[in-house]
Amino acid sequence: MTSFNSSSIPIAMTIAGSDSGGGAGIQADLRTFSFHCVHGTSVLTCITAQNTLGVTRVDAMSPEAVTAQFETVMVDMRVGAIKTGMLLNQEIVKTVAKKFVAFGLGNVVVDPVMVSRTGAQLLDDAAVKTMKDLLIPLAAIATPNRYEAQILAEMEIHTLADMQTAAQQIYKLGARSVLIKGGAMSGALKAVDVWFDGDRFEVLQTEAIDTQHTHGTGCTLSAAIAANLALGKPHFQAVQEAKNYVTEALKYGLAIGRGQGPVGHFYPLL
Ligand SMILES: Nc1ncnc2c1ncn2[C@@H]1O[C@H](COP(=O)(O)OP(=O)(O)OP(=O)(O)O)[C@@H](O)[C@H]1O
Ligand SMILES: Cc1ncc(CO)c(N)n1
Repeated sequence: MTSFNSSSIPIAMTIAGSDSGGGAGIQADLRTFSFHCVHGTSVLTCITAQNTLGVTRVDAMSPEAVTAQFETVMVDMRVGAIKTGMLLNQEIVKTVAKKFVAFGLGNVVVDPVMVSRTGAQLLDDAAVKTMKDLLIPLAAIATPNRYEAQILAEMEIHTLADMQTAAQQIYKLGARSVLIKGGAMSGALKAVDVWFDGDRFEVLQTEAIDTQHTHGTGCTLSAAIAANLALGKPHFQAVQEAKNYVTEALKYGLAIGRGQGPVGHFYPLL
């Protein structure tokens, strides 16, 4: 029997929650890694009972379980990039930040998940300050959506100029670059994201897709960025290509369930 020489296959990790409906969280991240031909590893922080209509229950993993998953993978495999998603509580945010420091990790995408599109709280109030103080400063790229950026930057966001100011504010928290996602903006800004790396602003604009099947767009974007970093792409190129991937996947949104369906991660096969 021959075995595929896979020693050069890049490896990425997602540290996030499970979405039982399969649209967001770990499930979206692993599908996104596979699309990019990157081997996906996962550290589960919590289990959500969730479908296209919303979240009905959340069970947390213990910080010890998070640590064990992380360390067991890290001591064995060369993980090229990591994304964080739903971290749920202060203890888990602290645990993850501590491990990033201990392992000296640089290629980290922090998606500061706080609330779902359906309005469910995905991060405890107490954890927001810890996220700001401990985790955002470790991010190579932080990817807040409009509402998360408002909380992190302590300002309202209505215009492109507001998105740019918020990106500057979040950059000041210590992230090496910031991408503010525009999916929750209104009108012409719906498909516009703003990037800032301390030096330059970039405005990323793709066509706005008219669909209600947007569940997991944010998870998919940050996972695609991490996959591209694991593939060795420069940061801004990683972001640009990830945004294009989400746009294509949105064109093939899956009308499954009675609410907001997931994006079509495997669109070329449909
Ligand atoms: N209707 C749309 N058309 C095109 N691009 C979109 C649309 N909605 C969201 N996007 C893009 O999807 C990406 C994720 O942005 P969004 O603001 O939806 O993140 P999010 O709120 O974190 O997502 P989630 O629903 O997973 O919580 C961004 O690049 C954004 O521009
Ligand atoms: C598990 C999980 N992570 C992230 C999000 C944000 O979309 C969600 N709805 N569920």
